[in-house]
Amino acid sequence: MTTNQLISEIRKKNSFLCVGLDVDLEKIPAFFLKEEDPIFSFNKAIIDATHQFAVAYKPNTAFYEAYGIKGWKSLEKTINYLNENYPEIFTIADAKRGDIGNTSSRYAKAFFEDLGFDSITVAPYMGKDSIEPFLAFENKHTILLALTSNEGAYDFQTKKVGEQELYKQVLETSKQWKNSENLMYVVGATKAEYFTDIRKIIPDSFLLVPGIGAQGGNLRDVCKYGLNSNIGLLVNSSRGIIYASKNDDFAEAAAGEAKKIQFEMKAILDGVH
Ligand SMILES: O=C(O)c1cc(=O)[nH]c(=O)n1[C@@H]1O[C@H](COP(=O)(O)O)[C@@H](O)[C@H]1O
Repeated sequence: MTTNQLISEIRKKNSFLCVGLDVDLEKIPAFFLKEEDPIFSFNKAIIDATHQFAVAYKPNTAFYEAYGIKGWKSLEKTINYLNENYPEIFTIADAKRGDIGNTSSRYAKAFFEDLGFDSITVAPYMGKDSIEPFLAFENKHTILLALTSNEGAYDFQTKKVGEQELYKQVLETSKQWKNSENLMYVVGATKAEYFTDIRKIIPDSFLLVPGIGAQGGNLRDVCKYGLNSNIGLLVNSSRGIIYASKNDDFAEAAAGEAKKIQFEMKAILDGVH
């Protein structure tokens, strides 16, 4: 998917919501456990119930890898279901990969070609040659961890190396990589006070913003400092949406939660534009 297609979908739906598909068999309604593929059946129900309020879905691969080959099959069925039924939806493989170039090119092939995701999250620690193999794919997007939502972000990311904080160096340096127009960045919703500085370095890039909902980040603060003229944000909630109810009404509850966020997003967009 091109960035322009993503922007036009955001404008059409008045939503920049990403639903995180972080499925845990201990948290989904018990009746799914009798099904042949409980994870896929749950995802299908969540996607069908929430798709009109969301522009992106983000399965975190950890939740699939945890169940071995069965989990990987559920992931494959989920991405195929999205691509076949909702091709306008932007898909994110939250895999946080990155390795020497030769290996990264295999990761890129696995997620972009074999599974057919629009994007993947990657870690910047190994530098340019570990990321450029992902960037080489046309109309695919590489989402670099910049300033993450967790406490550990303060261990390295906000520390100064020389004159500048490490996360700022990640932003500045990555802009010089080949095909850097295919980059997006992860910035945690719990770090809203950093968005102004981040936007000075990357005014036009899309930011994937996890951390609202279960982690306590605030949508309005994120938007106040993070929105740009193309909106430029994808705000993710996983547990807050998919586990809105543990009962038979789980899909309606998820839709209700997604709708609530989308409604707030529309109000924010109406106020800005
Ligand atoms: O890359 C991510 O998506 C990510 C980066 C980050 O800084 N913080 C973060 O929470 N995430 C992911 O975003 C999702 C957040 O889930 P909830 O806290 O349940 O909404 C999980 O899949 C995390 O792995």
